[in-house]
Amino acid sequence: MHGRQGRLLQRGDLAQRKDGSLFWAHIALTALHNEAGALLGFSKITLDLTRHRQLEECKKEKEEIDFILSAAESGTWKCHFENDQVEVSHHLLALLGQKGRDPNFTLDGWQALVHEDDRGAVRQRLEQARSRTDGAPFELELRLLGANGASRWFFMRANWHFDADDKPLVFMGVCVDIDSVKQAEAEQQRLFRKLEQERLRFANILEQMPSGIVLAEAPSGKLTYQNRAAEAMLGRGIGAVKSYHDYGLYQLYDVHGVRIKAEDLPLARTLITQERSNDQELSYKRRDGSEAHIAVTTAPIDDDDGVVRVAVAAVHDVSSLKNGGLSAASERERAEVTLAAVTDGVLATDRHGKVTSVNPAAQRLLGLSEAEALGRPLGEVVHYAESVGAASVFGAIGLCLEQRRTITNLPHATLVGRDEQRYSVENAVAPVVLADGELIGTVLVLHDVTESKRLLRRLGFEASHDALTGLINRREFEIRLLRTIERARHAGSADAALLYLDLDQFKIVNDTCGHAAGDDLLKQLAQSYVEHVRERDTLARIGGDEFALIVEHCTLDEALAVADQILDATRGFRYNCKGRVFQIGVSIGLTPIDLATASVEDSLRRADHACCIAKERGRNQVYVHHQGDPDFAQRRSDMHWVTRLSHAFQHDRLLLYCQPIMALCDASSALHYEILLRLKDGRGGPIAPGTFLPAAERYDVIHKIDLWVLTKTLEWLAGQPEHLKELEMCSINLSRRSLADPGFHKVAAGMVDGSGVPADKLCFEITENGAIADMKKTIAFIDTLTARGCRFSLDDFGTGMTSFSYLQQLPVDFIKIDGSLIQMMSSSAVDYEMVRFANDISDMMGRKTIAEYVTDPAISASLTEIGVDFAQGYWVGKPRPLHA
Ligand SMILES: Nc1nc2c(ncn2[C@@H]2O[C@H](COP(=O)(O)OP(=O)(O)OP(=O)(O)O)[C@@H](O)[C@H]2O)c(=O)[nH]1
Repeated sequence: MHGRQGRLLQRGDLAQRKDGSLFWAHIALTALHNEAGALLGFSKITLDLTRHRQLEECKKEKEEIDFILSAAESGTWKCHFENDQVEVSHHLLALLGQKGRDPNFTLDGWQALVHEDDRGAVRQRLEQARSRTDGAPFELELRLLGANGASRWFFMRANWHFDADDKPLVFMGVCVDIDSVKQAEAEQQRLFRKLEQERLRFANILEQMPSGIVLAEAPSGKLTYQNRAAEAMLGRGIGAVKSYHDYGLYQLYDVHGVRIKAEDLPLARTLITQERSNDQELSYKRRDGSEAHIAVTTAPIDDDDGVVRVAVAAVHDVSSLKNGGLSAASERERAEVTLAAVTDGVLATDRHGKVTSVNPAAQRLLGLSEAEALGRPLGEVVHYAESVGAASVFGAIGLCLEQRRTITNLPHATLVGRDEQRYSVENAVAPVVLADGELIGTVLVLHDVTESKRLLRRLGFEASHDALTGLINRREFEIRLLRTIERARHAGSADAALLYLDLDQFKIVNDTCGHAAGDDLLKQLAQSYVEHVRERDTLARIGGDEFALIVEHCTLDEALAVADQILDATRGFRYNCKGRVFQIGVSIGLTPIDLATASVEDSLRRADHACCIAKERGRNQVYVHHQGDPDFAQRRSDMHWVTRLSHAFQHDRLLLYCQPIMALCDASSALHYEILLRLKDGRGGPIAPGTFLPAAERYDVIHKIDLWVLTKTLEWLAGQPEHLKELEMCSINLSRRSLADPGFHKVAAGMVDGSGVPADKLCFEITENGAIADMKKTIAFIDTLTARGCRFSLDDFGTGMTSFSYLQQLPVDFIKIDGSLIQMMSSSAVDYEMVRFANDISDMMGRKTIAEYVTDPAISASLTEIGVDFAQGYWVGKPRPLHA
């Protein structure tokens, strides 16, 4: 058939089978023609395309899945546990950069693709899957290693797949590349950490800030943060502040002291109006009650969207500034008050030397008001008498400006005020430099020393003069005496003399009329002396009633004449007081000042000694000291001993010795001794009393010695009870001064009474001379102590012819025959007879006798022969220390 065919219809569609089921069919209907073109019929071909269609859809689906997996950067893998093989999709290989690699791995090989840190977890999950097919899918984030060894993060999800019969088919999973997510996450973490660090840093900064920072939520006003400074300043936590209505919890006041309402506080205003506030000063009371000042600045903080969610308040403590301001003002005020009060004149100038201020003291000194001085050059305002003074002060100001230094060591100058009044001033200049170093001028200080100079002069006078008489005093006198002595040492210079004047019986005036009268007398007498003294001579009052005079350029006779004049002037002087007229005398010691004069002390001592000799010789006379003067030597020697004795008392250098007294006719050997005094000497042995007692007698030290001996002896005896039992008698010497002193009688009696030593063991030795000096008092003393049991011995008996007559009157128990008779009795018949006579007389009068100076047995034998009762002397026993 060569006919023509024409395709009429061709389509793919769902068709129904005879059994009713549907299938994908391809139906092709073709018209059949003959050669002439006539239609012969139709041909219909139906093809079942279901399988084909399914395959197509499967392919499409796979393509889609591939697309999705690729788009999702994922890949798959399948694990065949039966042979431990893993099949990896090419997508996954591509993601791992291993495109083209064999997708079949052993299980271990597959696990080797896992990052070693994640390998354990994968292995564990796979083992779980191997053992259980009913488990939940495993999901894991893990790192898979790429070709270059670099890892990428994947999300792995895997589970069993089952066939239609629910039989486990394959364990398969999908790996989604989450590396970028992970990196983003890590970056986010990093950023978050950074942010956190920033936040912490910021919080730290806020905490460290000295200003307070307070944050509030908007619009409520709830406080969400305050730093330490804010808490310290405001004194409370923020927990209770839930809205700005609670701001009233802070008791804040405005500058006028009016309490501010919660809504009107700066932070509340900002929250309400969303406007920034400028510094607003507030005050509040601290817990301790003190007032604090704060400056508050607030601002709203809006987010990116322009909505205000937070408001911040910055709080500054301005208390110190405030107080500083106040104190600066008060400092200034204080400085002004001080300047007004200081006695120094203070002028300030600008840099050009124009006066900018003048304090009241300067106004007084200059004699002008501040208004008159302001703006004028300093040189027109301040005037000095001496051009030197002016030059030094104004020169110093120039220097001060130039070198910016204070200059104080300027010479004194005489300031002349407008009224011609003169002041002695000390000047000092100082630069005025501000804190920033700017020099703005100078200050001139005028220290008025007029009064102090006058005082200095007066003090100088007082230091050298006697306030009562106006004469020069001892200090000044000694200076002048030294000059005179030094002059006298130069060969050829004229001689001079020193007169030492001591008024006689001056005490009487004091005692009778009072000290003021005595003063008055001294003044008047000094005045009368001045009249008799040449101007060139130096008269001084050197003690209470003692004067001294240096007579210059004169011979000894001329000096003596001056002394006589003074003597006459004193004799002729009368002092009337309370109706009584006093006439006094003066004793004058005169000593020449010549080449031989050693020193001030030496010449004063000589003159003083000479004066004392004048007194001793009956007062109201002149005694001239001359070289080799025996009286003077004696006096000097006495003074030496007096000084040594006073030193001995102070330094415990007096010693008690005892010398035994032996009974001659009595065989008993009762203990009997005489207490003897010794002065400890640094070099030789102890010094016997004969050396120093005469001086002690002459200068009244003996009284003290007697008391010392009595005290020490009684103390010693009282401390030796055993010795006391054996003791028959202890003799103690008493001087005539003590005998004549009723005061001593009383003291001695009291001491004996209180000593604890039996009075009958004590015998007092009194000298014949002493006893007869004041018989009545001696007898009274003997009676007083005899009544207590004490005994008495009369020492040195037989030397004076009066002895026998007095012996009768003196109620003594023993007679001590003078040693000079005893010593000679062996060789001199007269002395022997004298001793015998003394012994007989004593015997007749019922007195026992003691012979002293018994130095050998012959004397002792003679004494025994005569009938003397006791013997004392080296033959009997030498003196030895009492304490030994
Ligand atoms: N009124 C008065 N008396 C003074 C002053 N200074 C010392 N005296 C007294 O002067 C006396 C000086 O003593 P003495 O020199 O021993 O007294 P005196 O009566 O002069 O005795 P003789 O010198 O031994 O003649 C003492 O009584 C002092 O109290 C004084 O400034 N004014």
